[in-house]
Amino acid sequence: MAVPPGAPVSPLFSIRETPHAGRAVFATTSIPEGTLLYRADDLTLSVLLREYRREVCGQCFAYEYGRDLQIRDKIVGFAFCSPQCRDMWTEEHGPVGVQAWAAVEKLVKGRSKEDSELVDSRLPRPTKKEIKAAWDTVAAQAGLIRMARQGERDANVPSGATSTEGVQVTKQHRKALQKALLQPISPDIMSFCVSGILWLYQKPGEKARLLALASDETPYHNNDDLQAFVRTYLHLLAVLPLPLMPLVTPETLFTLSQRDSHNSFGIRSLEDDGSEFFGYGCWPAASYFNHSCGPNVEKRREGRIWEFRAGQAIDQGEELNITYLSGEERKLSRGKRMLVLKKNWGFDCACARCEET
Ligand SMILES: C[S@@+](CC[C@H](N)C(=O)[O-])C[C@H]1O[C@@H](n2cnc3c(N)ncnc32)[C@H](O)[C@@H]1O
Repeated sequence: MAVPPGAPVSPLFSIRETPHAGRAVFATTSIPEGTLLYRADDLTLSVLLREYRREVCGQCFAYEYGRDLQIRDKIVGFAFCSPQCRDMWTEEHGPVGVQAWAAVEKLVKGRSKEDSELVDSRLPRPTKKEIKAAWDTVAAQAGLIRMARQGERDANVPSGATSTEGVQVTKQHRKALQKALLQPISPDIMSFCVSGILWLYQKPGEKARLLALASDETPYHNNDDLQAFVRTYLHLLAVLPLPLMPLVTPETLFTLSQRDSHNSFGIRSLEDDGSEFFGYGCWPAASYFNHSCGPNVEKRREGRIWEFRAGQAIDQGEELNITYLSGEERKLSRGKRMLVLKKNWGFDCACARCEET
């Protein structure tokens, strides 16, 4: 098969279709234990959970056992482990990115944390039809907000009405915007959306890397999750800088969730078996390794890079697998592992270890 855009390329392995688990990575030669297989440095979107924002570096995800980091930028709401990381973050985000995070921080600050802490896995996932209906419900309000924002282009907004491309910006438009801002805020969902939108804005040519990834038709955990995304859409329409507006669409946000659902990696503490969960991110090149409950590849995060090494000697033709389970989850029984994988990743594990037992 042709190499999908963004897929890892190496003399040690190639990507092939499998009968039941989509595409996977296969050794093209025998590989000694410990061999470095790949380094994925192509972080696209990432979320640093709000509760860790003071302790984890916004650029390299460094963590000092819960101590607050020295360098805090209260305007954008991130902390950094060094001036270099802060400068790199600022450069990578550019003026529009900095403006976007500042707008979000201003909105979130002072509001209570409204992200739901626990996802009740017994609640059903919204169907494709329900997802479409939820986005359709806010289409009219979104149109009004968009128009209100267009009016901002006119520097001298008179108190009555502003003309934007032949349409009058009225009280009704501004009211729609104010109403959206009063809705409950989900800071972590907002971070997810902003991070994805900024990545698409800064690297439009790389969208294909994201689109090539395995996609989830029903990516929302439950109806509350879906509603939080829909509200976040309106919040972002109301506050993001104008150059980003063309990317603030239900299509963009849905595409980001679809790819995130089956591909994001947790960003965890590097010591203590990764017990602290700081957030998550999507590295397309890292997303072609399938899961096994008895993996032959070990993955390790070094800053913003994922390293993959052969955890044992691997024969030519063998599938290269990592584990999608966290430290504690790996010790579970087959049945419980199956449930975790189904709940978090949506698949029935077909790995050799599960098939054997
Ligand atoms: C990160 S992607 C891995 C690459 C993917 N197979 C593809 O074609 O893009 C994760 C998805 O691969 C599939 N997958 C990975 N490991 C699997 C396994 N052990 N059993 C069944 N499906 C698996 C599931 O559909 C899962 O949501």
